[in-house]
Amino acid sequence: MSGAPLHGVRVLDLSRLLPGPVATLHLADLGADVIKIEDRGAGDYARLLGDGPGGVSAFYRSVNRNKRGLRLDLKQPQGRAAFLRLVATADVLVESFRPGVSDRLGIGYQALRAINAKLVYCAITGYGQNGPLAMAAGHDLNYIGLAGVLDQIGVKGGPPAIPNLQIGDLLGGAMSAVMGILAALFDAQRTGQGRLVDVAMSDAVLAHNLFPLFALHGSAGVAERGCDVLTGGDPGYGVYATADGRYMAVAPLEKKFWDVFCAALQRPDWKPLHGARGAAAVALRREIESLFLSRTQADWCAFFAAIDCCVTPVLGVAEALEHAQFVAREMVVHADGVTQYAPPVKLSGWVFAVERAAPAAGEHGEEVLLEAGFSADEIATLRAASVT
Ligand SMILES: CC(C)(COP(=O)(O)OP(=O)(O)OC[C@H]1O[C@@H](n2cnc3c(N)ncnc32)[C@H](O)[C@@H]1OP(=O)(O)O)[C@@H](O)C(=O)NCCC(=O)NCCSC(=O)C(=O)O
Repeated sequence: MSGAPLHGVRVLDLSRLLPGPVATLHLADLGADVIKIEDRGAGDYARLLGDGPGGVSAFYRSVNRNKRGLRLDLKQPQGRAAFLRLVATADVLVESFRPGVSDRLGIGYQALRAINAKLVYCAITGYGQNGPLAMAAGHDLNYIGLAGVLDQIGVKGGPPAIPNLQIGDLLGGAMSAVMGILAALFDAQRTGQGRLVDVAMSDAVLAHNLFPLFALHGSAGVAERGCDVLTGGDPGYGVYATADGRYMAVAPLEKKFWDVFCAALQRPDWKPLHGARGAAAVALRREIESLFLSRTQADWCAFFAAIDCCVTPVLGVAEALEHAQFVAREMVVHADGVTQYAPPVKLSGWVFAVERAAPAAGEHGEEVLLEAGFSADEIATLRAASVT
């Protein structure tokens, strides 16, 4: 990958499911040499078998592109020994086991640090390495529920709504892991010392639950679900149905955009209602609702196309990929037989590419071990013992 910013960074990836593999996807896309290490049993490759070409799911193919694959049974002493040799060649290790699992395997941070002081060791968990829930199993819904985030999602009077985007796993877990890893890598270059990066998905979502957290100490307190300015309490920030059963995202939040919105709709009487609350907000919302129901989504898109007041369509997934904006940003990538998406950042001097299809489990085992200095005989011995 020419100009890839993480070229030369080697990552050993023991992580599974979603958060860790997406964190290492970002590192791999940015040019790091990510080696996905699966156990001999139901690794991600086997777990995520599915609907794509060759039976491997589009999910597995997208999330593991640009990585290499190695199988290693870490429960066998030879497997652990081989892994420790690889650690000596690595810059970063990512795992997403419960606390204590890697120590039981003999590959915990302290053990690896003794081999490679510069190693950045990132452990992604639901609740972190300490605290009463540290050992508990969990998924995204548990993390956002516990952190006070889920309680705020949904409409007034309704139950908490499950977001379709895994806020804890991806924005909390994967992105925080990337942040911690890059910070520790930067520091390791200066000091020669790596760090343990302890990412708890529940911490990460709690830390970003900013509006409710700030409101907690304000005079008004935390708003009821669906009633805060950005959760449905402000008619100038809401989702409105259209004549064809679609929706528009209407967000002229600031006064200047609200004024443009009102002028475009020829409703000067709405102008003084900017930021309306209570009964005035309810009445205004009803008026906006009935206005938006008078035209189709396509009509409203055409109407607002040249008006700069933060009104856009609510699109389906497939429609979003075809929207001129994302086409212009080259966010859609067709590779390895599936539709994929580009990384969330673009850096000058680097053009993202899918250089490698996602590996089959262990696909690059021999290549990776040879590079790390294993002889052909050693690799044959590991194979014979079903370690790799
Ligand atoms: C997801 C989990 C609940 C799954 O729990 P478990 O299936 O019980 O896995 P554990 O992590 O506890 O243990 C992993 C076991 O695999 C073994 N193991 C792992 N790698 C290897 C290799 N290479 N060789 C041999 N054995 C291995 C390891 O020794 C452990 O076995 P033993 O030593 O014998 O125990 C947990 O991993 C976890 O809490 N992880 C952190 C948070 C997380 O990732 N949450 C899911 C987010 S994704 C999500 O929300 C979603 O997809 O939905």
